[in-house]
Parts: sequence; C-alpha cells; structure tokens
Amino acid sequence: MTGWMMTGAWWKAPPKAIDQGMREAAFARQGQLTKPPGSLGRLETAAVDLAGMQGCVTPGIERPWIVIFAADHGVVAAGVSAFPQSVTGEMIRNFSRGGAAICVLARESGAQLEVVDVGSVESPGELPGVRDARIAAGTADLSQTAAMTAEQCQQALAQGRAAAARALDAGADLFIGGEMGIGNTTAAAALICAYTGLAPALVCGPGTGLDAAGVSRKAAVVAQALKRQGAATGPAVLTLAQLGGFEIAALCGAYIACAQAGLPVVVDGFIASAAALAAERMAPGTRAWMLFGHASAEPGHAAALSALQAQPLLDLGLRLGEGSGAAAALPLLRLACALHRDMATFAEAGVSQG
Ligand SMILES: O=C(O)c1ccc[n+]([C@@H]2O[C@H](COP(=O)([O-])O)[C@@H](O)[C@H]2O)c1
Ligand SMILES: Cc1cc2nc[nH]c2cc1C
Repeated sequence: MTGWMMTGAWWKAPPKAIDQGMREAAFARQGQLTKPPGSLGRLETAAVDLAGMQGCVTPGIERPWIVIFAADHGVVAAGVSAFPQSVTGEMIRNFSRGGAAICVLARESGAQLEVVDVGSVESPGELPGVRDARIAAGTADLSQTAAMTAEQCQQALAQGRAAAARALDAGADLFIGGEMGIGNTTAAAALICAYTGLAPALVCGPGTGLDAAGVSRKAAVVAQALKRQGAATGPAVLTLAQLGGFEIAALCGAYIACAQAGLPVVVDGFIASAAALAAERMAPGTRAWMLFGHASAEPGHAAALSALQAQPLLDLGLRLGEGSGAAAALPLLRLACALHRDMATFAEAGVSQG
C-alpha cells in the first residue's frame, strides 16, 4: 500500500468555491467606471478575479506571503544545468541573509518571506528564517528511476500544505510560492511533457544558461525519463513522484491547500507553473485560485501557461525563479485593486456613457 493510500489523499478535498456573485458584482462595477469597458485590460480582470476569490467587491492585498521551497535534483548528474548543485545550499544561505532578489522584492512590497529547505544536498544547517524540512539529500535521477518514492512525495506535498496553513494562520491575503533548485527546469519540463503530451524538444530550454548542445542533451534526458515512466499513464500524483522534485511537490501541495482554504495564489515562472499544472491535474478546480505573475523567458513556459489557460500580467524576460516574477507583479495587482476601488463611476463623475 502506498503512503497516500494509508494516510489519505487530502488533496482530493474540493477547492473552495469562487464567490461568483461577488465576481459578477465586481465585473459590473468595472463597467461603471469612467473608462471604455475593458480598456484597463488585465488590470480589470485581475481585480474581478480577486473579488471572486476574496468574496469582496473591492478586493485588496494587505498581507502578501511568500514561501520559497528549496531542494536538489539527482538529475544534475546527467549534465542538465549550467550551474553546480552546490548553488542550491549557497542560495539558501543568501536567502537567510536577505541578499537574494526575492528578499529585495519581499522587502519592497512588505511581504513576509519564509524559506523551507525540503531537500538540499549540502544543507546549510540552522539559519535564521530557514526551516529545515529536508525529506532527503536531493531526489533520485529521474532519467534512471523515480525521482521520489510515494512516501517522499506525500511528505513534500504535506510541507506545502503546512506552509499554506502558516500563511493562513498569519492572516495572509495572497500567497506566492517560489522555488530554488539547481536542475529543476529538467524536472519541470518532464512534468509538463507528461501532463500535456508535448515533446521534450518543445518544452526544454536553457534554464540557468545551457547552450544549444546542452538544451539538446536535456531534451534527451527528459525523453529518457518519459520513456522509463511510461508517460502520463498513471494518476497525476504518481507522475509528480516519478518526475518532479521535493520543492515542486511542496509548491503543488501549497497551491492545492490554498485553493481548499480560499487563499488566492500568484504563480511564478516555469517551475512554479509545472507545479500549478500538477496541482490542477491532481485537484481539478485549483486553477480557479491562481493568478499568473509573468511569462518566463524559459521557452517551455508558454506551453504550461496554455495548458492552464493562463494569461500572465508581466512579460519582462525574467527567468530567475524564487517567486520573483510573481512578486514583481504584486505592485501591479495592488494598482489593479486601487483602480477598481477608487475610480469614479460615470454617474459620480457626470461623464456620458457610450
Ligand atoms: O522560474 C523560471 O521561469 C526559471 C527559469 C529558469 C531557471 N530558473 C531557476 O534556475 C534554477 C534551475 O535552472 P537549471 O538550469 O539548474 O535547471 C532554479 O533554481 C530555478 O529557480 C527559473
Ligand atoms: C545564482 C542563482 C540564483 C538562483 N535563484 C533561483 N535560481 C537560481 C540559480 C542560480 C544559479
């Protein structure tokens, strides 16, 4: 019997229903504001979506919460990253000291930032602001064997669920999940291929900076993993265990738990979107609780976004991860809420409607 059969598939509990009445009221309000209907584009749809999620006709973002899940990947042994594995642990130390991009973005936007080490190889040990929740010293090489056992995948999902619960307990009104893990664009690409049926050559890209030969090697590694696994034949959670990573599974668990509790999520880039796709396949309806921060420069991100029918807010050529593209969209989401709340209506301003 597998781990989740013994302990219960908590992710199968349905997501909270979106407040459609409030969503419609917010949509109607947008139509009354002094602008041609639709002229604020995605700033309108973001405010309307948030209204449905927050159950409030004029939503707002007061307490954003960012969690970075970090872990290593056995598949780096196949030469799929431009950087050495040691960078994962080194960046955990950098997160703790406040020197990483996401630390700056969190400070600038007044967001809480938490780091959870779910499986680095070179553990940096006890550090301020870092939770040591290591499941193992990295995953197994997914091109050779299952990346995670069923039990490990269950543990990683539970870490994500626990992180979402901490955000909720602290009164968060928006959740951003970030990741750090050398090699994780290979795991993310494998998952996107398995869930969409797309070919590895269409989904694999440079990640941290592979050259063309490196990208071809990576696509061959992903093809080998899919062949070994018998692509996309089993339940979505088994695909996650086979091809994912601890931080990807933790993100997936966090997204599902947020949707169950009714906490809006802003999804980051390529890896986060692979986790979002896993979440939607494991727990249909989770997608309704997601906004998308940005389009990553990683070419395969478009495939994941399309599978999720997602239109991201920003397209700045970012390809960093850490939750940075989602955090960069936070000021824009706050502007969307302010416009929605504070603009005058046609009636208030005495402006003629078309
Ligand atoms: O978020 C993205 O779109 C993104 C695109 C490329 C790379 N990354 C980051 O780079 C690391 C993985 O890249 P790689 O080349 O080691 O697979 C990992 O720490 C990710 O956070 C992130
Ligand atoms: C330095 C560095 C920082 C990162 N942050 C997220 N992924 C990363 C990958 C590298 C290599």
